[in-house]
Amino acid sequence: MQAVSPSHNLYSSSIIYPSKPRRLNHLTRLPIRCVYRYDSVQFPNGVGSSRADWQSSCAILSSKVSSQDQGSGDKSILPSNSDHLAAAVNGHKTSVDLNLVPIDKNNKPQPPAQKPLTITDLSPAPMHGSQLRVAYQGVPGAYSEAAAGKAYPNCEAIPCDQFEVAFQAVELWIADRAVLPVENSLGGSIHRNYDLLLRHRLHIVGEVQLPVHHCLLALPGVRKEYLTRVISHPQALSQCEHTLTKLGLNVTREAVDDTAGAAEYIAANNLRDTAAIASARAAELYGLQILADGIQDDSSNVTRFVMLAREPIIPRTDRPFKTSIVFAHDKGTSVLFKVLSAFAFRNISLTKIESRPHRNRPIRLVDDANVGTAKHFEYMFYVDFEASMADVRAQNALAEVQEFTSFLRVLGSYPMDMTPWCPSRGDEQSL
Ligand SMILES: O=C(O)C(=O)C[C@]1(C(=O)O)C=C[C@@H](O)C=C1
Repeated sequence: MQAVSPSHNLYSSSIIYPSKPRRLNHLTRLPIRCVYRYDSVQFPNGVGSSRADWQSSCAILSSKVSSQDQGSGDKSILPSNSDHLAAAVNGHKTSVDLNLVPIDKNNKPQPPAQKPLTITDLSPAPMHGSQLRVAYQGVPGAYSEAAAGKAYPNCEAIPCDQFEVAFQAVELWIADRAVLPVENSLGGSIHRNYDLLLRHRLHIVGEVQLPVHHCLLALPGVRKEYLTRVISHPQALSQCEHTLTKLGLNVTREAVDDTAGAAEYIAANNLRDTAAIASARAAELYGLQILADGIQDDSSNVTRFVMLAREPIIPRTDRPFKTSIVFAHDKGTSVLFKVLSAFAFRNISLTKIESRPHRNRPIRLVDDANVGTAKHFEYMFYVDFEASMADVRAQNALAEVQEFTSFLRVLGSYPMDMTPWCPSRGDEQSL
């Protein structure tokens, strides 16, 4: 990979790195310094208070992520506590039996030692000095990194190679927050993250909307005519689809994990026939030139990210809040109208509705002796609505929704991003 000087580029961002950030992946062993740092952390349920517990929790990052059932049949409408933290990730227990009861020398179980609360037990995250550690998917220069900086100025951004690793980094206390894209104004929903929100027990504690301004990047000296391939994150490729065609490039399009990773790959492999779609900051970081600027199909291209934490925030009514829920019903889409009317009757606006396959029970068979068997697809429905869980209207609406559903979970109630509209840099397109 082409050498990149860490000093020439990092100052432009409000994100502070301790040194060149190391990307977390499933094979990542926790650096020793982190093991020491967490030695004193008390996990809920007394879990992970020893180094051995912590290391075994971290070892989960070394195992391949395995998929797990959607939902747990949880019918609670209040955000649940993260009492499973470190005890299990994706339902898989750590190698330590965390339910072990101490046994005395006469073989009698001992009651767990009561430890008085200290002031540090009461202080909120972060637990790592003053700097908040924020996990994101991608490498430095990715839009997710910029979103982390917008959500938490001066945070320490932690790159992760997959969305799921960012979830796990928070669950395992490696990070305090994760910032993940959920939808883009051109490309639509990032379905993977909807599925992961359900599979994991993190809480949505905020949202940020980031104007996304794409550039076409190549090695210095490369001209558009030399290009045979354009690589980027699938969302970025789809956001630039028409513009790429208009540019008249005779190229194949290939998907990679993230936009900045595409730029890094070109630099690392000295690829003179390949361009990346990524940010201007990625060009700077990986020593690429900008062949075309503002190549997104719509200049007001925006991606919405959510911030995730182990604990929910306390909902308020003194500023605009949004609440995100997910629900399902045995009778599938037939209850959808009733559920949505619970909001309509209370004048609560919905800002987003998304459906995903119900992985536990993807098909419902309905037999009709005369005609045959209908096969209905089953869904999980995700709804965002404009009200705080502290608002009685929202509480009543959810009480009603609960009657119509077999599964309901509040993913979070959080302040809406109300930052003034700031279109993507240079609405003018310099193609
Ligand atoms: O690849 C990146 O830079 C990302 O941060 C990911 C991502 C996405 O998943 O949608 C984020 C914002 C842009 O919409 C394009 C890509």
